[in-house]
Amino acid sequence: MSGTSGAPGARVVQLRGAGRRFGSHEALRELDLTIHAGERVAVLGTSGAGKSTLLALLGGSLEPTAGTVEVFGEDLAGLTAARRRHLQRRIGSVSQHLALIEQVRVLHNVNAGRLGQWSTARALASLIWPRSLDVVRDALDRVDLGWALHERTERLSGGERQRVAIARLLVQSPELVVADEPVSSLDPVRAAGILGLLGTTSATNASSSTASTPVRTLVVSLHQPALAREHCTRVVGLREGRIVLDRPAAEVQDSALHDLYELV
Ligand SMILES: Nc1ncnc2c1ncn2[C@@H]1O[C@H](COP(=O)(O)OP(=O)(O)OP(=O)(O)O)[C@@H](O)[C@H]1O
Repeated sequence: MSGTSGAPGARVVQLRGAGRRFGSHEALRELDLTIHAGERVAVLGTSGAGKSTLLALLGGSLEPTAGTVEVFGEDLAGLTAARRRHLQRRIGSVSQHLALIEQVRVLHNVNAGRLGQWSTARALASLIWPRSLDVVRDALDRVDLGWALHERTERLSGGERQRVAIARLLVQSPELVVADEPVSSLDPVRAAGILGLLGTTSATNASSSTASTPVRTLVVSLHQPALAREHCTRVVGLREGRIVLDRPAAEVQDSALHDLYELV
């Protein structure tokens, strides 16, 4: 298959019987899940339920040990290197570890969001003569870090670093955002603002979007159900590696959340 567009309503993610095992431990089992373009899906569940593992499967950093994971119509297993690079440009991931280079200035970490779009020569040259500083500055402004452009990344707080990773994602402007607890270190007001940014409708520019413009799809793991209900359109709840809740966010009752987090 040559892949699908991110046009509104198109199928972006398709898991069929997907599972992931670590040794004898089954972190995810028999997941069937379809996500369409424009959905904002919150993944909830207790610690160890499998949220990060699911997001790693969607972002392509981990392969399933059972079943299949398709993103934009392509089975992530067995892609050629070129197809994988092409697909990775459309997927923006933020992991819990953030994957920032600590010793360089913030602007270089943000610019790293564009590496997939640049040639190696251009990327290397950018380390000496940073390119597109206006784009970087704009992304940093949007996460309230405009002042940090020339700061060394290692000097920033945990929450500031988390926002640098979000700015890197904003310059990449991917169609699918896969974000693993992207607001865990942020105060409630900042957390709400960042989730609003991640869920911005268009993968390019909301003001210039048309029916054929790819819409952004968001899959985000959270530990705050209130944020999920406020900023997402759908809630998927995991328990011991299985999907036990899958509903429109507006229909998720407190009792369902209570059941999800109840310790067994
Ligand atoms: N690389 C790994 N090797 C072995 N076991 C792993 C590995 N990654 C995850 N696991 C196990 O898989 C299960 C699911 O882990 P995962 O990190 O996906 O949970 P989570 O819901 O994201 O938890 P948290 O909310 O604490 O981040 C856990 O039992 C975890 O110990």
